[in-house]
Amino acid sequence: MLARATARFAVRPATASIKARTFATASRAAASASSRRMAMATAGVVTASALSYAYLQKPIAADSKPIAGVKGTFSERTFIAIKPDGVQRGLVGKVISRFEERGYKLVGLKALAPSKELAEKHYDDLKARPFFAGLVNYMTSGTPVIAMVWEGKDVIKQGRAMIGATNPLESAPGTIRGQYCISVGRNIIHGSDSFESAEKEIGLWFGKAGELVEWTPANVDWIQSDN
Ligand SMILES: Nc1ncnc2c1ncn2[C@@H]1O[C@H](COP(=O)(O)OP(=O)(O)OP(=O)(O)O)[C@@H](O)[C@H]1O
Repeated sequence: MLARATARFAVRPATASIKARTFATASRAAASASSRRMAMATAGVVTASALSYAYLQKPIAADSKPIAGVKGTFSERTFIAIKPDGVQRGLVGKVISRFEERGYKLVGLKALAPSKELAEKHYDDLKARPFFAGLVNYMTSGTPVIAMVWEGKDVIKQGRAMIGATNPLESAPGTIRGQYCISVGRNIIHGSDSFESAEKEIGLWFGKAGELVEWTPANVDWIQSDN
């Protein structure tokens, strides 16, 4: 895609000079001025494009950074998973939009049908609860889970607030669970509840090197600033 875009910009000066020649009969001086203006405009387009592509051309594996970023900074990260019921109900795009529109940055994303071992490790702290076996069955139904890592200021706490209470009937209207579900056993989404949980869960679901990507959104200055 980048190659095609570059080619498109490369032919613009030629197109500009053909257009300038077409209008030269009216006034050679006017055509020359017009040609100069078009050349300048073309140079502007190429420069602007080169600037925005600079963000896209340098993906950096984010593994050198602490896995959950640095707590309390713009690099803080959380683990968010759309559970199988959220996937079956076609709510993936809506959930992703909420985080994107809030200004958070997606640095990891994959669909996977988790193994029993992964689901049990993820919910390890609940293994004594009566609903544990049902919870693991639900998570390992074969329908994928959409596993994500989101990054940004206070993303762990804000992510939980956006998700709403564990029991959707107690979730505030407008939260994800408050808007899309009515049952604690089918509450469509998970979010890390602390920095320590984020570290554990990102490591569990995105533990292989190169699975997270560090990148800079082109609109970063319009989203992040303490002025
Ligand atoms: N009483 C219950 N009956 C059935 N399932 C439950 C019950 N309580 C919790 N669960 C399931 O176990 C998951 C984990 O429970 P937990 O208490 O850790 O809540 P949570 O942190 O809000 O949820 P999650 O960890 O999925 O984000 C819940 O999201 C829900 O799917």
